[in-house]
Amino acid sequence: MPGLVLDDISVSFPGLAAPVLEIARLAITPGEAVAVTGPSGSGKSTLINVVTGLERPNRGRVMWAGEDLARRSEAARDAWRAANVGLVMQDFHLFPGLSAVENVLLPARFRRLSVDASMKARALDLLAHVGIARPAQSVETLSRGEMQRVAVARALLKRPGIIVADEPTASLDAEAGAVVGELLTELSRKEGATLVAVTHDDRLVARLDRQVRLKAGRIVADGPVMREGATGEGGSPSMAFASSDVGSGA
Ligand SMILES: Nc1ncnc2c1ncn2[C@@H]1O[C@H](COP(=O)(O)OP(=O)(O)OP(=O)(O)O)[C@@H](O)[C@H]1O
Repeated sequence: MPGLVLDDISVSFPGLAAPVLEIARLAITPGEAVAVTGPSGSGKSTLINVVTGLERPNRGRVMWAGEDLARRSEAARDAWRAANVGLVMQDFHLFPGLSAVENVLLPARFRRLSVDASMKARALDLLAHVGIARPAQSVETLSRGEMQRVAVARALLKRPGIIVADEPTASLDAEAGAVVGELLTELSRKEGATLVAVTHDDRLVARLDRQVRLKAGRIVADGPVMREGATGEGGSPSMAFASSDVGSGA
């Protein structure tokens, strides 16, 4: 479970007057579960792209366990991501025509062509854990909540040290979203993975350790999520929201 330090990060795109992401410093400790929140266009996906190595910042360091991801080539970042990051996306990214268990095993097949019996057993264990009773069922016949549970199992297959989730509950109804949020956080903790989740879902935020809020590409609030009252019916989670890390840091 690696920790992350972002140091003096800036991401700009041609034609835009201001950088879409500017972070002086953000440190995430190994095993921490962090919610990234903020309005549309505030830079959440850009941040996720930077921390997973999909995007290289124009400036700054992306230190995972002391190694700067931003210095690596695209191929090296892709290899690092495949080995270290489990991804859960809003729209599942499952392959229709394949069963639930084949979808869980697919990234492993992409990487090494053959899948051994222990990996198959782990895939089936994970599917059982997330409540998929029929692992041979075609994914396109699953409910949306079940689809996302398959995606959670897939993200965990290789025991990644880092789980990154981009709006994992946004396309689910409240009940399915609650189940997925619980499984995602519980399994990440159980496996000892560091979890970074972009979300607008208060109930998911309430399950995490810390909330980092972005606005116009900058961190405007960063603090622990208070567990007390977080599971109350109908209410928003209560949060201790320190305004640390605020400012340009220039
Ligand atoms: N490749 C790109 N080229 C130009 N502008 C981009 C590019 N990618 C992102 N942007 C801009 O960067 C800003 C931040 O985008 P980003 O997708 O990170 O925001 P977000 O907080 O994830 O938004 P949402 O919640 O709507 O998904 C937006 O103004 C967006 O238009």
